[in-house]
Amino acid sequence: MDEYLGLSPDHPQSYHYFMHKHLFDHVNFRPENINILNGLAEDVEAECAQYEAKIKSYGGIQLFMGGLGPEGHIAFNEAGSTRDSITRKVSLVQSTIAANSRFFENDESKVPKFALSVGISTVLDNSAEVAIIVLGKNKQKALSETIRHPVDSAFPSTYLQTHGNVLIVADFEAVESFQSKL
Ligand SMILES: N[C@@H]1[C@@H](O)[C@H](O)[C@@H](COP(=O)(O)O)O[C@@H]1O
Repeated sequence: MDEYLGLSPDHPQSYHYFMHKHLFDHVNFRPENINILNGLAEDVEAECAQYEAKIKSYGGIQLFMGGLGPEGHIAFNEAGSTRDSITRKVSLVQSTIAANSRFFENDESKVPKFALSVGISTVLDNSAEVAIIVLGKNKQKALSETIRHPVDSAFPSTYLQTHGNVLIVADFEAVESFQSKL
């Protein structure tokens, strides 16, 4: 769904690397069927346009699977991402940089400040199903807002309320504070 801008595919914190290490290296997907945004693209706009077009050329995505950022981002759609946003270059907000610094030796200066990401429209308008995996106490507030907050670009994950087929997979820690009200 997204990739840090400026990280090579073999950088251990790139999403390329993550996906290969944890999934593609263990299954027999054909390489030509693996599509991840290129964080080293010279022409960023063309890279994003091609990615969006490729999704549409296949008639959409059967299953979008992602996580939830501390302030409600899905993929790297930070606060302010609009309903009609598509694959594009995005700036990461401070809370995302702080949260993701754990993967960069806890040094915020090493976290890329930009990324390429599918947009809200890319997810909502092109997927049969969306699955969001939410783990840990630090996601309690974000998960609660995702479900309860009125749909608002200030909290992009609230857009998921408008998709007809969303599955949220959460652990007890992520739902602890409000599970009795569900
Ligand atoms: N770009 C990713 C997001 O796509 C992901 O949703 C988020 C939460 O990930 P995790 O569930 O590992 O905390 O992390 C990053 O910011």
